[in-house]
Amino acid sequence: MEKNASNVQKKQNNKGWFDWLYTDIAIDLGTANTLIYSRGEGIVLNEPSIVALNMQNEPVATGHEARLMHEKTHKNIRTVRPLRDGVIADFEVAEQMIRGMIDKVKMKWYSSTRQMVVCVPSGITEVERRAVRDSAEHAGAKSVHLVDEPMAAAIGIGLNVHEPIGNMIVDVGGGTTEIAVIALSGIVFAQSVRLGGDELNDDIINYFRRNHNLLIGERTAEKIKCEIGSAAPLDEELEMDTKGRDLVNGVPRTRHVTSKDVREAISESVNTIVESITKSLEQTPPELSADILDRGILLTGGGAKLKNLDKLIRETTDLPVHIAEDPLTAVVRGTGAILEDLEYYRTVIN
Ligand SMILES: Nc1ncnc2c1ncn2[C@@H]1O[C@H](COP(=O)(O)OP(=O)(O)OP(=O)(O)O)[C@@H](O)[C@H]1O
Repeated sequence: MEKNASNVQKKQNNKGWFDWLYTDIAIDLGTANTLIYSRGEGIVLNEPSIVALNMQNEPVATGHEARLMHEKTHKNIRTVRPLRDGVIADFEVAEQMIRGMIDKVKMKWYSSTRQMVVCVPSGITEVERRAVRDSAEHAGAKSVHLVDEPMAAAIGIGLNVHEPIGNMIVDVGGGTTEIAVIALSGIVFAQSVRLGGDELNDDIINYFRRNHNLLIGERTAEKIKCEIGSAAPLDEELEMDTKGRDLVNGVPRTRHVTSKDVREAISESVNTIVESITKSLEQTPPELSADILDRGILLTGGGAKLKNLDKLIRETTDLPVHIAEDPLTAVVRGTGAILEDLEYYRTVIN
């Protein structure tokens, strides 16, 4: 077990009065969700990565409140998701979002952010890294450290990343799927596929449009995916009713949908994720392959919750596949553990 898991608890109990003047935070700035870990506190925020702006482009809501407005706005308000495919697509709004989220978790009005650890997809360019760093600095951080998402996920699920043992992490997020083999505090091999849960939602929207002449929104697609979506056949198939707008006569309609329909809708994207994993296995050095054979593949990220995704990967690769405990928070827990002991983790941050 990673030594830091117990350290985090110990340090949480050791918060001195001086620390209240500052907020040191770790952020999992995700395409779908942003999570913040505060030093000595643990996870203090977990909200959708979305901002509602007025006509003057000033934020009127961030996170949960903005999500409630999404796809229900009028001409004076628009909602923006500033991240696409795991990277910042709209810098200005991203900064406003980070600032808004930090404001929500500040303990005291006068506290300022001293250290900030932010995780980023392993495949992003130097320019994209710079953009994240700049946004974090503009949002008030005095010192910014970046960590690759799969590394943070590995630490978050309690692996000792310093060991000379290979671990394969697959983090299926909203915008990206990160596949990485980690050993000796470094990423031996990484592939970042710009495809995640958002794409599956789009697949479901397109499926309804093509096959049922029904227009459904992003939130409805997400609900369908989470409730009855699956990567491989279920022991007991599921079904539900869904509402949308009939594309032929323009009126609201209810349609019945089964888990088999949804599986068909998302199958191409799911297969692309699984193929990327098999390709990554082919490129893993043999000694590390042996470790992966023993330890299996570790699934994290919200996409790991897609029913039977683990089963499909297991059947395709013939390897053990484990879903991390609470996969949606693995990355921020790891980023938080790094924040709690920057010295111990100095080799994994930059
Ligand atoms: N039960 C579920 N079944 C299927 N997908 C789910 C489930 N729960 C959450 N998800 C999906 O997980 C994704 C969000 O995961 P996560 O918060 O790890 O991503 P992120 O960190 O925001 O994205 P990225 O890492 O790509 O920037 C969303 O696409 C969401 O729809």
